[in-house]
Amino acid sequence: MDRAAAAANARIIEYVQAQPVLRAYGYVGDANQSLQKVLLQQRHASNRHLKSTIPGSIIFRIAVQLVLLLVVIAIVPLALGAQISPATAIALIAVVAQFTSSVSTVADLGGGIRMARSSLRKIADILNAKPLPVPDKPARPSSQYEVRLEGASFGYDSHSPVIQNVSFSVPSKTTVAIVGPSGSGKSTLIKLIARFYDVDSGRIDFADSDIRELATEDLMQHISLVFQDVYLFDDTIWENIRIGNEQATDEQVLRASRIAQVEEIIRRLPAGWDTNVGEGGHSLSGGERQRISIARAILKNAPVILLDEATSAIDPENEAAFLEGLAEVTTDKTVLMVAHRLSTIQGADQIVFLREGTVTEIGSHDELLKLNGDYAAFWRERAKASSWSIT
Ligand SMILES: Nc1ncnc2c1ncn2[C@@H]1O[C@H](COP(=O)(O)OP(=O)(O)OP(=O)(O)O)[C@@H](O)[C@H]1O
Repeated sequence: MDRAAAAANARIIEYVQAQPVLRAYGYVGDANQSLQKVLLQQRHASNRHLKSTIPGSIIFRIAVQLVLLLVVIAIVPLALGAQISPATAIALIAVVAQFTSSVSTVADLGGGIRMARSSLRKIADILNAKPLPVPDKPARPSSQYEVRLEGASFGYDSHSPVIQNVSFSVPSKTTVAIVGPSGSGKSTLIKLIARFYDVDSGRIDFADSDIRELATEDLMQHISLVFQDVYLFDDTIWENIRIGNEQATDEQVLRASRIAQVEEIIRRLPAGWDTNVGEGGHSLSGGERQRISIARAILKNAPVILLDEATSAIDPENEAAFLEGLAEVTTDKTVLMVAHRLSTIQGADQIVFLREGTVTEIGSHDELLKLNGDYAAFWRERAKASSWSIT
């Protein structure tokens, strides 16, 4: 039972932490069956465990033992006074002992069930979680991979909107950089476009269809996501890259890895490609994990890239390699990126400045500098911090 619970817990934790990756690479719907199976197995194992082994309430046990003691105290004088025979006394004590033992078992079960109820409720919540609605007759994305937001608003809860009335578009094969202060909703915007959540009002169009009208598999097939917090599965580096495209040949995996500078990581590791990255990829640095994530995206070769650029995960000596891989993955693609590096921001076709979930400025780098508003102030501050000079 303990082994079953540990296995299920590990699966649940991995599944929850890996949600963005699973969605991004199309592991949705039926693909969750293995998790469902393991959850059901664990629920059955829990039930079996409750019925057989969990110890009951100590207080109740003491009370039951006291009752037995009182019965013995009452019966022994009767036997000594010859009011009942010793055989009868022993039989009575045996019957009462048997009875109290049964009562204890029932109490054990009740206590165990109470203890496990909250865990079982949590498992039931996961199993019963409502998926986002899917269309009966999904639309087909056009071959123009434009992303368009119209009056999009969203909040994680109904009281505090995080994205408010946002409208802009990312024309096919262009790059839009989203910039703004921390907490302004940049990552949330990326997640809304990947349909991790549905907007509360307004709409998001992807390749000429409302994303709610597209089949999730279809949407995800056309999007590559490169996350800030890259999650790797407890598997080898090779398999962690291959998840980008299960049909890819070994040659293609090697090519993607070369471009994303993963080969350099492999050379340093004694087990090479077979290195197990540990749960969540904890045995690799943040920069190494993000390079693996770029290799996945290159392998997937989707027409739309949503990129949440890492602020701190890449160390300076790896930055050039990261940018090279990034350039490869974004060429001729529709790109929407949360950008922090001044070079990537400046190179974008359009910059969207977000403040408290609202777009305050949209334009090219030069246009927004001329405007001398939010973006210009942001740029001056960042340029000063990184000792860049603005010309
Ligand atoms: N899963 C979530 N549940 C509830 N609130 C969330 C969740 N994710 C983000 N938020 C909140 O939504 C707001 C916007 O967060 P978001 O991560 O989109 O901002 P950001 O601009 O990307 O920030 P940063 O630059 O620091 O990464 C923040 O107030 C954040 O606390």
